[in-house]
Amino acid sequence: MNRAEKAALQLQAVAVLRMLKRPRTYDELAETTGLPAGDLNRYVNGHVLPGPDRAREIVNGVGRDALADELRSRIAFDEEGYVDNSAVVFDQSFLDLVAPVAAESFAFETPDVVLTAATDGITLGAAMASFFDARLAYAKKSKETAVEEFIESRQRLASGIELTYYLPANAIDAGETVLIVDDLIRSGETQELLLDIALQADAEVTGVFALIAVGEEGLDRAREITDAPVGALETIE
Ligand SMILES: O=P(O)(O)OC[C@H]1O[C@H](OP(=O)(O)OP(=O)(O)O)[C@H](O)[C@@H]1O
Repeated sequence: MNRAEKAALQLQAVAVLRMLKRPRTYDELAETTGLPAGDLNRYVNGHVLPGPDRAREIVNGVGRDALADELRSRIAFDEEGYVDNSAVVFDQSFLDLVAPVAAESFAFETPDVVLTAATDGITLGAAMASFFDARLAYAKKSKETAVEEFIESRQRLASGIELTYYLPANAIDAGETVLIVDDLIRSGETQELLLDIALQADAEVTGVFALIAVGEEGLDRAREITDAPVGALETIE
């Protein structure tokens, strides 16, 4: 890790602690993190930064668990089992916290491009792209008017409906590395289409990440297509 990366990690740890502190006293935060309340007070108030090792433990350990809990508390299911995750995908600051935790937890390499699917994947994609200092590309279910060339991927879904995603052909160059992200994986059909788009672009997939997996089916489907790490912050049955 160079100095700038260390500093970024230390600031991420502080951001995680500030999120955790909001509903807690310092004693409660000490209990949650296992760190002394006095140190936590200094970190949260910005007087001292946690050392790089401690920062990594905060981001990887308590940070991941806390974000997964927070994620779960923010999503709602309707009576047919559909997920309302607006309280997550509309909150860019929350997603900005998820990005370093996801990168650390799944050891994703820094990609050239973060690829997602419109609409709900876009804010997570933006957070991940910003964290990695990578470009963001999102495939859409319709063609952009002024774009002439597209990579397109189509499949007939289990429901019988045909789904096509379009990506402007110049969004990914051959040989570039691509991290595929989305807010939700359920059947894995969307991930399969995104993986196909990356393949058609002659790109190398470095990972697949979702905030929420509903069951294991979608994750397993992605694992059949790529050897890169595939994971979700939270899996819900
Ligand atoms: O694993 P799957 O079964 O493919 O489901 C996951 C996809 O479903 C949702 O998008 P949706 O198609 O509802 O489009 P939206 O983002 O425009 O709402 C979600 O944002 C994922 O992209």
